[in-house]
Amino acid sequence: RQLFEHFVGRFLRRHARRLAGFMDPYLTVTISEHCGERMRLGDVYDQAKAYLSHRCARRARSLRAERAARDGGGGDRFLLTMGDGEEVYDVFQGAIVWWYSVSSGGGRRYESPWFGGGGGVVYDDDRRAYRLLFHQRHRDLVVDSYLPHVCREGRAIMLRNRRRKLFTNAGGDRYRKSAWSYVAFEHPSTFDTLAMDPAKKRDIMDDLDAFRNGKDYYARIGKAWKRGYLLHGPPGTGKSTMIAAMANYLDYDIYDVELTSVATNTDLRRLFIETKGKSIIVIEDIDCSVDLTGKRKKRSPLAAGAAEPVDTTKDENASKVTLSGLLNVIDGLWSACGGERIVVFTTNHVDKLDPALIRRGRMDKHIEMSYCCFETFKILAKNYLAIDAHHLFDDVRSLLQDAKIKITPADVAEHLMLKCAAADEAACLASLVTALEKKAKDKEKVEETVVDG
Ligand SMILES: Nc1ncnc2c1ncn2[C@@H]1O[C@H](COP(=O)(O)OP(=O)(O)OP(=O)(O)O)[C@@H](O)[C@H]1O
Ligand SMILES: [Mg+2]
Repeated sequence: RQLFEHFVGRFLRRHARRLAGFMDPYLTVTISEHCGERMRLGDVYDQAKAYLSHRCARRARSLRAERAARDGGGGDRFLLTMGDGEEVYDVFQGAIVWWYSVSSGGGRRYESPWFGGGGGVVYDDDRRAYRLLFHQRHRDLVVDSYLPHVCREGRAIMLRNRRRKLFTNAGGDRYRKSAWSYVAFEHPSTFDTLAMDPAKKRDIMDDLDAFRNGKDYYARIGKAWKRGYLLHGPPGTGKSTMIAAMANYLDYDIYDVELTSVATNTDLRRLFIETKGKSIIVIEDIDCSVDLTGKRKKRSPLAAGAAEPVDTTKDENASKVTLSGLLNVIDGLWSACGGERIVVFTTNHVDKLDPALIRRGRMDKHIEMSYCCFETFKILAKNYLAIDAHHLFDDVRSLLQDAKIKITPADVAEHLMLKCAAADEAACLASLVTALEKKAKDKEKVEETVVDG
């Protein structure tokens, strides 16, 4: 009886499925929230979710509310998506398809320790999925056209709604799944508020536009879609401010790489692989991060002729990232992963850098951020005091242009800031002129000493 049940049961099940195929001509495709392959399908789930919330959520009766990403988590706008068990239909090129929101309902909860994940927020570990149902005669249409259309539209909606992020690799530990953690990127700097020579600024903006729109061009010339910028100049001349302005202009995320927290070249490669497209990867103060002088290995103390053996134990936690490791990730075979990325290095001492690091192709555009000129001052005056002209402008012009006094935009900005309610533009400008005159006197004194000497 057991054998009979086994064989007959199997026979019936197999044929019942076939029979159902004849009688039920509908097919389903499931898109899960989580999947094994490094979350690749997870991207499709997010895109489908964005698409459905935009196109079909109005037809659903039960909805899930999420904080709209643009509002930075603190706003009062909501994004409504389909609730569990909900069903909506969509029409594509005359074909009707149905979407179902399903949940495995495991309901496991855990605390997220990473601030990137929400800082101690309790997460619900339900497995969610969207199930797409369609008639089998639309199979080719759905697979070849409809699903790519959903992904494309979803991606565009996500880009429009996304909250930009500032990622950091610092302060992590080895239990973390991702090498990066993030906070919302909210720097207000723009190219309008950035004070620099207008022609130079226009040139940079054109360069960024050409990069952003250059996907086909880069493919045609056989180059990875990435571009390197080297920002160099004295402290307080606006290098970090420029990076924020670039990110705001392009609507990109920022990955701020803290090289001293990267243990090895392999970790550095992993960091770069985990960055996404439409992002700016920044390494600030590249000359002082780690020893990138070009020596791959330190000479042994004995070979160097040292009398005393050097204690190397204290160096154990130091970063072992080498110049060649860095060169490989920014311009090697791995650099093409992800696409549409800008790499920015900043330094106060461009002459200290290895020429291999900053050659064209790695750092394609070198931008010098310099001391304040009169044009720069006028932009700062417009930003800080909302004025285009003032009788003290002539004094500032003669000190900056004729006497060639060096002052950083950061110092000028400090003088122009209204620090109390009683302060007005005349007081700010007078304070700046006094500071410039003092610098002029100091400069004269130094020149006299040199002549006397
Ligand atoms: N070109 C500029 N335009 C507008 N504001 C500027 C500019 N340069 C400096 N500032 C102001 O000065 C402050 C310091 O500038 P920033 O941090 O960009 O300098 P930096 O060049 O990155 O300096 P460091 O080399 O020390 O990192 C900023 O907060 C900004 O308000
Ligand atoms: Mg800086």
